[in-house]
Amino acid sequence: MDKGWGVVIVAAGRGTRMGTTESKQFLLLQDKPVFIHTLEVFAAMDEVSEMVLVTGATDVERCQEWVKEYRLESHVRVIPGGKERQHSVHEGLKALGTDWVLVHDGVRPFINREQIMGCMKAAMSGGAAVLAVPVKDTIKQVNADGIVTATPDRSSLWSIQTPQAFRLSSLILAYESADRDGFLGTDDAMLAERQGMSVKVVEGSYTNIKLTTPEDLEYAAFLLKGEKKR
Ligand SMILES: Nc1ccn([C@@H]2O[C@H](COP(=O)(O)OP(=O)(O)OP(=O)(O)O)[C@@H](O)[C@H]2O)c(=O)n1
Ligand SMILES: C[C@](O)(CO)[C@H](O)COP(=O)(O)O
Repeated sequence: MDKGWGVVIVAAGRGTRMGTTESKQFLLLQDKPVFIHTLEVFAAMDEVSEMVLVTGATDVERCQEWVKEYRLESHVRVIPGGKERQHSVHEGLKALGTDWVLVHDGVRPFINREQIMGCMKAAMSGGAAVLAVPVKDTIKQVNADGIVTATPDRSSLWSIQTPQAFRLSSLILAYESADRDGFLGTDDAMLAERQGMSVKVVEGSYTNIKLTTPEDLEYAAFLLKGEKKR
């Protein structure tokens, strides 16, 4: 029997680049914590059978409270994460019992059902998929002295987002291998790629931003206002 889709939402970071006292995943957007906006999108999907929220060890309790407050407790389990994003994702993967998994940043609240479905479908036909958008700027490689060393062809460059979708057993093997080799990646697909897996890029949306630095909060407030009007 197909055990369906599980989701790992990672929200165990400190948000150093955001620079706020409160971690960015707990900041309020229209009176609701950022990570709750994110959880609600996945919780509304019948295709999702399990969901794990990975947060800081000292934040587990208050996240459970929030999850209850927003009536998500039948959808979400809250577990503690690790030092780096990769460690947090790994904890989430181990907690799932599904055939497939979507990994998503808790601080990407503007994801929507259509994009998630696109990613799931591509993974089911090819094994692994990530959402992404073509880069708009010219990208340059620059050395330690601030001198340009290369200008890669922009037509092949994509800015990678989440969700990222995989067969759960394959991604767990990739995570175990990275662990053994002491390899630390900046996304989940990197770990799959080093196992030789083919990862399909699915075009997403420029509004699926990751809240990273303070100006992202202003843009997020602007985007939310637009959503309410629709
Ligand atoms: N040990 C960590 C580090 C990051 N994350 C999560 O991974 C996502 C993307 O990471 P990033 O934007 O880098 O978040 P932070 O690590 O919190 O930010 P910073 O690098 O600025 O400290 C976030 O949802 C973050 O909470 C996590 O679950 N566990
Ligand atoms: C996974 C990710 O969202 C892809 O853009 C990203 O790598 C998360 O963390 P980062 O620290 O901003 O690289």
